[in-house]
Parts: sequence; structure tokens; C-alpha cells
Amino acid sequence: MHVAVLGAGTMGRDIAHVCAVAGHEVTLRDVDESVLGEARDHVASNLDGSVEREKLTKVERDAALDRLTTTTDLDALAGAELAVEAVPEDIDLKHAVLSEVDPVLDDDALVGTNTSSLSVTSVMDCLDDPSRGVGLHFFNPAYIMGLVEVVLGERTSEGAREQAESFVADVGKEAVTVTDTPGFASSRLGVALGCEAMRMVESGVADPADIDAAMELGYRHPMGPLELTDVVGLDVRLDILEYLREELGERFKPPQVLKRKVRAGKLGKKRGEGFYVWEDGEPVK
Ligand SMILES: NC(=O)c1ccc[n+]([C@@H]2O[C@H](COP(=O)([O-])OP(=O)(O)OC[C@H]3O[C@@H](n4cnc5c(N)ncnc54)[C@H](O)[C@@H]3O)[C@@H](O)[C@H]2O)c1
Repeated sequence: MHVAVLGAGTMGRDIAHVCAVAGHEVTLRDVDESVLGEARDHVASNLDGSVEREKLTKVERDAALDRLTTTTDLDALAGAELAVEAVPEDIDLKHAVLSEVDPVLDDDALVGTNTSSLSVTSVMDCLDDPSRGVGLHFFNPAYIMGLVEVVLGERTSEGAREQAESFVADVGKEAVTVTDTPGFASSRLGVALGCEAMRMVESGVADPADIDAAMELGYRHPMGPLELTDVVGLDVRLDILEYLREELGERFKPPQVLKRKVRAGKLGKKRGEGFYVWEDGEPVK
């Protein structure tokens, strides 16, 4: 299948990786040429890691990388049978991207959005045929995490649901299918925990490493809520909180410490600093 991935940032590049390994021809599009170079190197390096861990052979690694094309050119998406949108969490931007791409895709193409929280019904209402739209919510890092939330918009057709669930199984992930409610099942709970952890940092309960250790060692979370916020991106978490506050009320009010860090460009792992300083891909605790 020809899969178009829109946006080559944190999520788009790993979704492209997953689809290429599963045997799909992937066109990864971004508006920023430099991001595309980084994205390809990132995928190549993670594929090398899979070879080292004997999850892939060298031949499979090379074939997956050959199936991945990066481009800024919209026409390169022509005829794609699936598009997965992974541009920033802004409904106007998502509408602009999907409206532009819609006419170029195959007539029956499935259109997925990787939104973490926005209404899938609203994201998809710009499509010529919104019944082809569905949420395909991958988790970070998408090439490792086993879950994809399939989110059904008000107008998502039964056919689109089946296509989405079978695509998720085909790329080796487990689907949970949820209705279109703010934050779905995962982000709403995950963000609530992260938000409370940030308030605890603000009020001096403990430092980030100790708060994270409490959840990791006391509750068996593989990663504490503040480290996870750094991995996800503080800007991404802020966008989600602002939307959930609008939809669900003041309990999702973004903490000041989060706003301050975002304003200062401390966006987490991708910028080398968030709640932690990051060196060689690891937080300094
Ligand atoms: N970061 C996470 O952990 C995470 C997890 C699950 C879901 N999500 C969701 O995935 C989406 C993407 O998040 P991200 O963290 O990858 O963002 P990001 O900021 O890392 O990447 C977004 C990319 O989109 C590109 N872009 C902007 N405008 C574009 C356009 N018109 N056409 C094509 N590309 C364009 C940017 O250049 C950037 O490379 C968001 O909806 C977010 O909520 C994020």
C-alpha cells in the first residue's frame, strides 16, 4: 500500500518507520527540508538498532529504508491509499494540511489523524468525504510502543473503521477503538497525571527525579510523568492541556511552570532541556 505521512517531526518519522518496516511504500512529507534530512537519519539509525538487536536482518533494514521517500512536494503523495497526518496539534493547521492533500489521494483513501486530543469529527470535517476520516493515535516512540488508539468520529464509516483496525494489525500493533471524546482514553489520563506532577514541582513537593522515581518504583510506571512530558514535548502537552481545559474545564488548566518553559524554548528531549537536561538522548537526573 502507498502510505503518505504528513509531518516528519517526533511522531511522523516514527510512523513512517513503522509503515516501511511493515512493507508499505511510504512518502513522508514535511514543509521543512531540513527536518526531512534529520527524519531519514533518525529512521536509519533506529533501523540499525533493530539489526543490532536482531529484530531485523540487514537486508530487511535496507529494504525498509528503500521504501521510505522524503519530500516537500505535494504531488509525490498522488494516489496514496492511506494518509496519516502528524502535524502540530492545531486544528487550523490540520485543516489546511488535509484540505490540500485530500484531492491528491486515491478516491477511496483512508485518512488518519494522529491527534492526541482534538475532536476527530472536527479535524475531518474539511474532507470532501469525512466518512473516510478516522483517528490513528500512535504513541511515542511509535516504532516501539504497541498501541494505536483508533478514534471513531461522528461520521466515520464502518468501512473506514475496518480499514483502520486492519491497518493497525498489519503494522504489528494492538488497536483499542474509542469514541470521539476530548483526550480519548489515553491522553486524558496521561495528561492529568503529568499536570499534577508539574504542580507538585511548582509547589516544591519534591524535585522531578524524585517525583518520577515515586511513580516508576512505587507504581511500576516504565517512565515517570515528568520524563514522559520531556519525551512527548512540552509544547505538545501544553496544546493538549489548553484544548482539554476548553472542553472539560479548569482541572486541565496548564501549570505556570509548563508555560514558562515553553516560552523559554525548553521543549524537552527534542531541544535538550525541559524538566531535565538531556545528554546523548538520556535525561541527567
Ligand atoms: N509528541 C508526542 O509524543 C505525540 C504522541 C502522540 C500524538 N502526538 C500528536 O502527533 C501530532 C504531531 O506531533 P509531533 O510531536 O510529531 O509534532 P512535531 O512538532 O515534532 O512535528 C510536526 C511536524 O509537522 C511539520 N509541519 C508543519 N506544517 C506542515 C505542513 N503544512 N505540512 C507538512 N508538515 C508540516 C513540522 O515541520 C514538523 O516537522 C500532534 O497532533 C500531536 O498531538 C504527539
